Amino acid sequence: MDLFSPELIDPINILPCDGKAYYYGEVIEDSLAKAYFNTLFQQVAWQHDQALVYGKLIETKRKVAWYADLPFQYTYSGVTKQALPWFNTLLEIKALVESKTNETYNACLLNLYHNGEEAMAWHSDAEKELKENAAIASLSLGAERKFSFKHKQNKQTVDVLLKHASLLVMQGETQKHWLHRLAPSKKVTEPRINLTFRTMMTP
Ligand SMILES: O=C(O)CCC(=O)C(=O)O
Ligand SMILES: [Fe+2]
Repeated sequence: MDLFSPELIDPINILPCDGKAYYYGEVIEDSLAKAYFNTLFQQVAWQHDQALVYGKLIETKRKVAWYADLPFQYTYSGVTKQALPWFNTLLEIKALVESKTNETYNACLLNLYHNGEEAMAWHSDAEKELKENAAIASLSLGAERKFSFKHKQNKQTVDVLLKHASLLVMQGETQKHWLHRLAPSKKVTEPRINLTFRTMMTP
């Protein structure tokens, strides 16, 4: 069995207009995906995320880490972060995601949600450091969580359950026209790691 193609489904665009979001389903065989989860859980330099809210620095329960081809700085929610250099497991996952999506990426933002109470509010990934309309590839490991899109003008929503070992790729004008979020859920008690591979503008 090909460890990287357990399901072999054609990716499906789940957005009706104004952008493309391809859901590939499971792209990594379960035992390898679990091994990746454990390695990342232990080896990533997790830190609580910080944000400026009405001029006050707050910390989230959710943890984050940012890795990239050096040297990148990235500013979001009013706080500037410095990227760390890649390590082997991350490079392996990056290569897999690049081959699945036929794109290249030079940065990865990782999120660790300890349980369903930790989530991410409505936003779009359109910071000025990100290359406009470049693909953003999101790999999920661990607990299954609901991910939603909301159209900025007509407020239409689209939900997708992000399974363990699954891949979702946002492309084209998705960030311009749609918000997305990871919904909170009281039912989810297990942790989830999400990796979003991105393309930063070269400084
Ligand atoms: O955890 C997720 O699936 C979403 C993460 C996300 O939207 C982001 O990091 O910008
Ligand atoms: Fe996002």
